[in-house]
Amino acid sequence: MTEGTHAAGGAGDSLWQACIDQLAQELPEQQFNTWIKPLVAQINEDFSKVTIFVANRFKLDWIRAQYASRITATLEKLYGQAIPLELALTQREAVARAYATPNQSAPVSPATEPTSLAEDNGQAAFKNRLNSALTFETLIEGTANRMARAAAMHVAGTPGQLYNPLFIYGGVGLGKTHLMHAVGNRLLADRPDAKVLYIHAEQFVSDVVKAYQRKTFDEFKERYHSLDLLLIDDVQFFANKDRTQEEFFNAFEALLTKKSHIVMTSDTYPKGLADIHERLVSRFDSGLTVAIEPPELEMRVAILINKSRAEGTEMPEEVAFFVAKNVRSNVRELEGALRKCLAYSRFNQKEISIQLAREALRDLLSIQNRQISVENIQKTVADYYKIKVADMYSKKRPASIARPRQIAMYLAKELTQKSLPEIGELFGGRDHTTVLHAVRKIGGERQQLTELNQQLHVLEQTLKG
Ligand SMILES: Nc1ncnc2c1ncn2[C@@H]1O[C@H](COP(=O)(O)OP(=O)(O)OP(=O)(O)O)[C@@H](O)[C@H]1O
Repeated sequence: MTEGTHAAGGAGDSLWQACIDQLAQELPEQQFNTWIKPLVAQINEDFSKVTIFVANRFKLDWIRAQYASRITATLEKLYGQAIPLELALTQREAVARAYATPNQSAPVSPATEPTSLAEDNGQAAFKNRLNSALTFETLIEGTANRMARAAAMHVAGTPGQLYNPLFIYGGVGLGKTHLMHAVGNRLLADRPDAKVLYIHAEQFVSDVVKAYQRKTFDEFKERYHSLDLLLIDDVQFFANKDRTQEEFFNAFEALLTKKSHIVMTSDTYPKGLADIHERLVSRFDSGLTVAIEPPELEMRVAILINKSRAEGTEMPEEVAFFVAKNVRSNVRELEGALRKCLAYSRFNQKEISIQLAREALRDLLSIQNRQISVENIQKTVADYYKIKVADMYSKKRPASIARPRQIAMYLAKELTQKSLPEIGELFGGRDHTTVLHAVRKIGGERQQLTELNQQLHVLEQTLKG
C-alpha cells in the first residue's frame, strides 16, 4: 500500500486518489504534503467504510481534529453518499492483513493506543509520545544519514553537552522523525527517569494557543521548561506564528540554560526557514546542523532487505535491487513499495521474484516509464487556461496568453530533460533567454503565490498521471 492509495485496488483506489487530488487543489501545499499526502487509506469493496492509517498518535489526533470532516465531505461529494471514516494507527501487521483481505475492514480500532507507544517508562502521568519501534537498531545506516545518525547517537549518550541544539533537516520521508524518536528511546533506556518529550511543531503551536486562551502559561512553562530532552518535529511550521515563536524562544533559552537537550527537525536548514524571527533562526543554528539526504542505492537495498526480514519474509537481493532502482525518492515510498510486494506475494501465494515485484508495482513503474513530452505539457496547460495550443508557438503577447506560455515553459524545464534552447525551439523558435526568464519568473512567483502554486501542482499531477 503506498501513500495516498487504497489497499484493494479498483474503484476504491480511484475514489481515494480523486479525493487526494481534490484536497491537493484545496489545501496549501505545505499542509497537503505534511498531513494528507502521507495518508494510507483502505476503502472497503462495498464502500461501507474508509479506514485511514496514520503513522503516530499525534498525527492521528491532528488528522481527526483538522481534516477528518473535510476528507469525509470530499469523499461524499465524489462518491455521492457518505462513507463512514475510521482513523487507525499504522501497524505493520494490520496493514498487511488489510491488504490480504480487501473485503474486510482493518482490524485496528480508530482510537486505540498503539502497543508500541512507550509512554510509561515509569513516568506515570508524563506522556513522552515516543514510538518505541523507532530506534537506532531499526534505522539503517548509509552515507545519506551517517552524520546525522552519529550526532544523534552522541546526543542520546551524553545529552546537554555537545551539539545542542541538534538541528536535523531534509526532505520528506527520509527518517528525520525516526532519528528523533531513536534519541528519546535510547536516552530513556539508559535513564528511565529522564523527562523526554517528542512533539510535532503544530502541537506546540496548539499548546501555546490553549495556554493563551485558558491563561495557563504557568503550567505550559512548567511542562516544557522542566524537560531533559525536547524533540520537536517540523519547526518550519512556526512560520508566521509570533506568539509561538516567542514561547519557543523562552523554552529554548530555559532548556539550554539548565543543560537540557533540544533536537529539532525541519524540511530546510535554519537560514532557509521562512518567516521565523532571526533571533530564533540563529539559535537553531548555534549547535550542530546536519542534513539527511535521500538514501543511495545500497542503502535502499539494505532497507528493503531488513524491513522484509522484520516482516518475516526474505526478499532476494536481486529483487531488492530491482525495487530500489525503481523507487528512489524516499524511504516512506520504499516502505510502501515493499508492503505492496509482500502483500501481493501473500495474497497470490507466490514467491517474491522480480516478476512478482514488476506485477505488484506495475502502477508505479508505468507512471515512471511514461515520458512527459513538451507537446503534452503545451496541450495540458492550454486546456487548463482555456487558450489555443497554437498560442504556445505564436508571437502573441497579451498576458492571458503570455502567462500560460511561460508556465508551460517552466513545466517543460521542470518535467523534461530538454535544454533551454530545445524548449525555446518547441515554443515557436524562441530564444533560450526567453525560456530562462520564464523559468525564473514562474519558479520565483511560485514561492510567493499560493494560487499559482496550487495551479502548478494540479498541472504537475495531471501530467504525471
Ligand atoms: N534509514 C532508515 N532505516 C529504516 N527505516 C527508515 C530509515 N529512514 C526512514 N525510515 C522509515 O521511513 C519512514 C519515514 O521516515 P520518517 O517519518 O522518519 O521521515 P521524515 O524525514 O520525518 O519525513 P516527514 O518530514 O515526511 O515526516 C518511517 O517509517 C521510518 O521508520
